[in-house]
Amino acid sequence: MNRTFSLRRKVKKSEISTPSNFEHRIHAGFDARTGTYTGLPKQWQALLGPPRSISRPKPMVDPSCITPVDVAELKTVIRGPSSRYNTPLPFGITNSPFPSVARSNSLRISATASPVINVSRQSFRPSLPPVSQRGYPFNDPSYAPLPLRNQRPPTATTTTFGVEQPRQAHQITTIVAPPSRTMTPQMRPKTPTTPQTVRTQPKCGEGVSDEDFRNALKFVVDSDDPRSDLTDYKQIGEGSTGVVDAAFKISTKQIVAVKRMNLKKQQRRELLFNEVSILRQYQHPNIVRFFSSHLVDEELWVVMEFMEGGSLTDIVTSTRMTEPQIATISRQVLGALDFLHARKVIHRDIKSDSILLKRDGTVKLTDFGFCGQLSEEVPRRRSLVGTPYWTAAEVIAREPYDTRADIWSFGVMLIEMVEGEPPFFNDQPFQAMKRIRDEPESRFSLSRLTDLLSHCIVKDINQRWSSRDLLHHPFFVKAQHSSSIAPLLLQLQGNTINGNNIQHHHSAQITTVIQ
Ligand SMILES: Nc1ncnc2c1ncn2[C@@H]1O[C@H](COP(=O)(O)OP(=O)(O)OP(=O)(O)O)[C@@H](O)[C@H]1O
Repeated sequence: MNRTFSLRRKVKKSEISTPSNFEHRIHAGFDARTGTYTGLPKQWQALLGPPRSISRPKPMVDPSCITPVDVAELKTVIRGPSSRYNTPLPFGITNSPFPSVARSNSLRISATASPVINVSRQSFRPSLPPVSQRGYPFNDPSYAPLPLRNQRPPTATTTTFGVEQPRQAHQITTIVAPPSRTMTPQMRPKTPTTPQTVRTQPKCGEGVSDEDFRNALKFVVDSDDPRSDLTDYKQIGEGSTGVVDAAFKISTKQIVAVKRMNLKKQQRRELLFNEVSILRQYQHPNIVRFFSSHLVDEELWVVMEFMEGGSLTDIVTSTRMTEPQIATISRQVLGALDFLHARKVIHRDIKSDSILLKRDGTVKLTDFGFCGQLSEEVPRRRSLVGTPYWTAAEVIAREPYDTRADIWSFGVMLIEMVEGEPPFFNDQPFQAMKRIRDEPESRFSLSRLTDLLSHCIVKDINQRWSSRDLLHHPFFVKAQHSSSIAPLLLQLQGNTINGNNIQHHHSAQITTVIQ
C-alpha cells in the first residue's frame, strides 16, 4: 500500500497550457434555401447524411428496355414491337376502350387516334446518355446487375442495370399520333406543325434525333410560351426528371407548380409523354390538377396545381402518425389508384414522395412519369420500372405484372407511414431488391396494420387485393375527413420555421411562397 502510494507521487503531472495562436478555419452555417448545413467538416457532414433531395431514392428504368425505334412519316413515332407478353404491336390502333398512354409508357392520345400511316421500317436504337448522366442508380458503382432468380450472373450481355434480354423481350411502343377528331381543343396542338418537320429521318444508328423528338412532343403540348404569364419563380423541389418551381400565374392570380424537364437529361425521354398525358387525361379529386404543358427551349414544362402542404415524405419522416391519420391519407391514395386502375393505368412509382398535400389536408397523387398502360392485348407488363425499396417482388423478378404491382408499393408506403421508411432502407438498393424478391413477405409484417398489409404485400398476386377491395377493409372505418390532416401540416410547418427540422426545407420554402 505504502509502495503504491509512493509510486504515484513520483509521476509528474504534465502541464497543459491554454490554447494560443489558434485559427478559426471552419465556418458552419445553415442554408435555408437548400435546407442543408454548410461548411461542416466532412466527418460531421457524414454523420448528418446527405441532403434529403439527394438521399431520397430515385426511380429507375431499366435501360435494356430501350428498344429499336421506328419513325413513321406523318408525325408518328413508333418504338419497338413488344415482348413475349406484349404481342407485337401492329402498326395500327388497338381496341383499348380508354384514351391512354401507349402500350409501353407513352402517350397514345386516343383509342381512335389517327392510324399510323406509311411507317418507315428503318429501325435504330435511341442513343442513351452516358452512364454518368443517367442518374441514380446508374451512376452508383455498387449497383451491379441483379441476377435473375435461378440464373447465374450473366457474363456477356449485361447492361448497367440488369441483364440485357433478347431484344424482342423488352420491346416498347410509343405512338405519338397526329391530332384526331377525338382530341379535345386542349389536346390539339395550337400551331399546326407541318408533316415535313417530322419527316426528317434520323440517320440509321443515331437514334431519334433531338429535333424529331421535340417535334413529336409539340403535338401534345400547348403552343404558347408560358413565361409571359409566369413570374416569381422559386425552386421547391428536384427529382430524377427535373426541377419543380413554384411560380405566380399572372392571368389567374394563383400560385402554380412548374415542373421543368430537360429533354436531353432523361433516363428514357419517351416517358416524358406520360408527364403530359396522364395528368391531362385523368382528372380526379385525388390526382394533382394539370393546367398546361409547353416546350420551352430544351425543356418540357408542365404547369400544375401547387400543392402547398408538401409531400407525404415530409410527414412520415418527421412525425409518428396515428392510425386515423394513416387511414385518412391512404384512403385518398386508394381513391386515386382505384380510378387509375379502372382505366388500366399502372402508376409504377407509388411511394410517399409521389403523394402531395394541399394545405387543407387533401391528398393527391402525382409523378406520372413512369406509368404503364394495359389493354386487352397487353394485360400485363414486364419492364423493370419503379423505385427499388417500393418495387413489387414480381416486377423485380421480371415476371409479368399488372395494376396489382401498385398495391404492393402502396403496402410499402403504409409501412413508411408507421415506421418512417420502407423496409430494407438501410441496404443498398440492389441488396434491397434482392431481399424483396427472395425473402418471404412475412419480413414485412408489422404489429400495426398487419391484416391490411397482408392483403397488399403478398407475393401471390392472386391473394393481393385490388384498390377497390382495400377501400372496404375495416381499417378505413378509422378514416376521417381530409381536413383532419390540416393541423398536422401546420404543426410540421411550424417545426420547420423554428428550425427544428432541417429536412423539411420544402415546407419552409412553400411558406415563403404562399405568404
Ligand atoms: N404540384 C406540386 N406542388 C408542390 N410541390 C411539388 C409539386 N410537384 C412536385 N413537387 C415537389 O417537387 C419535387 C420533385 O418533384 P417530382 O417528384 O415530381 O420530380 P420527379 O423528377 O418526377 O421525381 P422522381 O425522382 O420521384 O421521379 C418533390 O419534392 C415534390 O414534392
